[in-house]
Amino acid sequence: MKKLTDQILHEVIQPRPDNSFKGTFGKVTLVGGNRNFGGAIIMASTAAVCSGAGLVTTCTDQSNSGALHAQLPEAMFADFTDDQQVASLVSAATTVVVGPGLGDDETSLHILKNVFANVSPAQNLVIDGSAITLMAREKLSQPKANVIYTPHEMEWQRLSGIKIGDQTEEKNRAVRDRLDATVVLKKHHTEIYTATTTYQLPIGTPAQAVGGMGDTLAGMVGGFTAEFKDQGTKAVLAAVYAHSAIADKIAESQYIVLPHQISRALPSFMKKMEAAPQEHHIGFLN
Ligand SMILES: NC(=O)C1=CN([C@@H]2O[C@H](COP(=O)(O)OP(=O)(O)OC[C@H]3O[C@@H](n4cnc5c(N)ncnc54)[C@H](OP(=O)(O)O)[C@@H]3O)[C@@H](O)[C@H]2O)[C@@H](O)CC1
Ligand SMILES: Nc1ncnc2c1ncn2[C@@H]1O[C@H](COP(=O)(O)OP(=O)(O)O)[C@@H](O)[C@H]1O
Ligand SMILES: [Mg+2]
Repeated sequence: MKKLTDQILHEVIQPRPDNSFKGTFGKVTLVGGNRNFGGAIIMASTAAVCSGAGLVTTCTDQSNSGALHAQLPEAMFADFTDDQQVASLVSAATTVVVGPGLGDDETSLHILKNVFANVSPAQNLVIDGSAITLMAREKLSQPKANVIYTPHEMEWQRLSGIKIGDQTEEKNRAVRDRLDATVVLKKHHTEIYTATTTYQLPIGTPAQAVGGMGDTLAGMVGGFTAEFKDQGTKAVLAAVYAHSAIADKIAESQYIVLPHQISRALPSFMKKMEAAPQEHHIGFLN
């Protein structure tokens, strides 16, 4: 297993070109947050916005729209039961994030099927939380897209059929190969299975063991894969590394880390990590 280092941040987080606009940095559509789990999709959306995605739209239960706008005016809202609107927002996205707080009832399943029916192969699709549980329970086929799963160990057990105690690198990789997807297996020292390599995250803290921490990671993976779309899987690795690097820093002075604190720290953290700008050679001296 290859250990991730902070080098991945400097590789992926590039200075923004002067000649750019919000469209340059990708569109993220997030789908989730039923009446009970609105916080999950708001945390994921906050992470996507704070990662620097150009445009973020949140498809959620109508009852969450006021809280979403109050917390995060940068995000747009759509009702996740409006199939046509969700279909067009999914089709237009660089990255779709589905699952945080989606729930696992009939409505949740209907919404998930609508998302899967409208993604295309060139798009990134982050499948998290309830969407993983529903896929496993309902034996849904994985849609054709660049799929990134972000399961915790129980969600991975449901999806892969591998019991938590038996989740070895070899067994996990065999399932990854069958799925042909990137798998971010979240735990203390998260493992990331890409097409070619298994990475281990050597940082992170039990101060992160609070509800909403994974929802925040899903939103960051969404934001990074949209903003740094040319970097492919490296954008996923950078999001995973940044999430825990920020948490470690906050945990120096706090007993626990609140998920939204990671998101709020992202803009200044990313500024510190951005790669040095290319030197401009000025020709008038020679
Ligand atoms: N504020 C909000 O709106 C929030 C909304 N949320 C949303 O809730 C939805 C359900 O997600 P979920 O993760 O809470 O529940 P589920 O998938 O049933 O898994 C829990 C079961 O698995 C077991 N378990 C064993 N190992 C484990 C491990 N390593 N990591 C985690 N669990 C492990 C565990 O064992 P136990 O803790 O009981 O010992 C328990 O039996 C999802 O959409 C999510 O986005 C949450 O994000 C919270 C904040
Ligand atoms: N002991 C720990 N050490 C490091 N990271 C942890 C620890 N416990 C949990 N985490 C991190 O917290 C997140 C939990 O994800 P998840 O269980 O999906 O949370 P939620 O669904 O409540 O948002 C993952 O990123 C995981 O790696
Ligand atoms: Mg989760």
